[in-house]
Amino acid sequence: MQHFEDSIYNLIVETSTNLPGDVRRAVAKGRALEDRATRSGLALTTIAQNIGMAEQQVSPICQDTGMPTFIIHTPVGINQIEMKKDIHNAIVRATKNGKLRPNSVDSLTGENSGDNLGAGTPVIHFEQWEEEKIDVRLILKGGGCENKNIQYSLPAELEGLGKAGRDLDGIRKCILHAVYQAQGQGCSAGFIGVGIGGDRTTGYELAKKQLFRKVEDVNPIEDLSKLEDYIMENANKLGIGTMGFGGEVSLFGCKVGVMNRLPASFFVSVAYNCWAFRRQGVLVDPSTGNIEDWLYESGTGISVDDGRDQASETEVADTDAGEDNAATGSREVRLTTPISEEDIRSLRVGDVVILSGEMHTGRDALHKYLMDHEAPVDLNGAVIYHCGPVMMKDEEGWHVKAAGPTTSIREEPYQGDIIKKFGIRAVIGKGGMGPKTLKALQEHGGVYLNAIGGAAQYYAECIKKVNAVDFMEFGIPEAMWHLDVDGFAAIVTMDAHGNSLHADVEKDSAAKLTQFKEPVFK
Ligand SMILES: O=C(O)C[C@H](O)C(=O)O
Ligand code: SF4
Repeated sequence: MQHFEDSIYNLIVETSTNLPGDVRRAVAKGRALEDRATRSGLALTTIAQNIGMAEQQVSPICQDTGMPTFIIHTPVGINQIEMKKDIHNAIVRATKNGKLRPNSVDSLTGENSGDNLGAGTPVIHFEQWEEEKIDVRLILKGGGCENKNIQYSLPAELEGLGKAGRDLDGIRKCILHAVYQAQGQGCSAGFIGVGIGGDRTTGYELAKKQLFRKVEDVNPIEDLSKLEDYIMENANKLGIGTMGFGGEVSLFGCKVGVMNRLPASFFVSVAYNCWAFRRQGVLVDPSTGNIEDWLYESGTGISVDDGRDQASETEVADTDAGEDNAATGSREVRLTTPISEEDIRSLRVGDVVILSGEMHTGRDALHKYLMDHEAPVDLNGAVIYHCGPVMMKDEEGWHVKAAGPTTSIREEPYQGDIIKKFGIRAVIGKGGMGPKTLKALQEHGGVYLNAIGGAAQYYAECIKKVNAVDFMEFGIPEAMWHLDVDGFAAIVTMDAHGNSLHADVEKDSAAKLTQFKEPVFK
């Protein structure tokens, strides 16, 4: 299998950079349902643009290239140990070339292995089959959406939905609740895989396996096919919208699988995947290791456009160009760092801020550190970006390869204190933050800016220069990168006046969830 390593390398690159055809069509379908001038509509336009940029530049669609997970079927007699070595080599090469972010972190020491290898990374499931070819499937599922996976043990009492019993209707309630609880934090609109039955481990495995189904397939089990259709018809009524901005589209896909369970257990496991639904597969010739076929339709040539005419394109372009948006009542405000308290206090939820100047990345390790240490740079009036970029170094220095936001809520225990301690004026991330941060924004004079999750190429292009880096010992994603940006756009979703779009959308969707309380499948 001389060429197997190259084949796996090509599979990784394709998966990370080119969103498959069926996924693109689902995004396009969602776009068609959303008014373009709304926050969700504009976010979808950015997402569509990002998908095109990633393909063109052969760079990661999202900076979080996830936990590389392979499901492999081999003919009897193939040496799986050799295959594993080739996969590891391909992973290391893809990481070196900026197609994967170094994502394997020692859970006790926090050390990043730097090459995506380590205990439990990558995940490789082998199975034998009586076919002649090797079937290799790969999913790159990021950490933010992984955190929104959820497992229910039935019977249960579900918030807003009441009793969920051990039947199809109970399962229906779990799935709707799963979409609701994810809000925008897993970069909605998402795709969900559901596993009914099994134990806690195999239930989740089954849920993840559903993500390997094609978006447009039809479930062969009639009851489950009906359930999938029902969820697709109704989940959008929750009003969560793109990135949790509120809107018409909250779910792009739903696939449900079933397996037997123990008499005492009834698990419904839900794997939530963000819109950046990166999975591909190849059929490999076992004698040469060459790719014979791709298992999912390529995204190349498949438009993420919503089919609306050119005229409405121009309207959006005009909105982008800086006029105030009549549909959302928001303004567009250009700010340069460091930012004054007065400028920040003049912002309101819904305003679009276009930033220029220096910003500093900081995520989990940095926030913990800053609680009881000084910062290496002056953060007065500064902007902190919750971001773990993909970076590459050459003779000229560091280059940003992908740099979208990470889920901010993880910093909730620290953020308010850090804003006050260092005089920070704006925090950029995604998914919003909680009451502690909101209070600090109000007291100190700060805003939370929501960037579009997964739009890693779109934001990388706004970063003009890497000024410096601190804390490389935290690993590339966790280091504090000092970045010069120009035209970096994000939406104010929490302001200095106590307003939070996230709190509003969550409350509103909680109310909408109750409409699904009555039994549907009897
Ligand atoms: O780790 C990241 O960069 C992002 C993560 O996938 C997230 O969604 O929070
Ligand atoms: S940042 Fe968003 S798009 Fe990227 S992996 Fe996380 S959830 Fe997915």
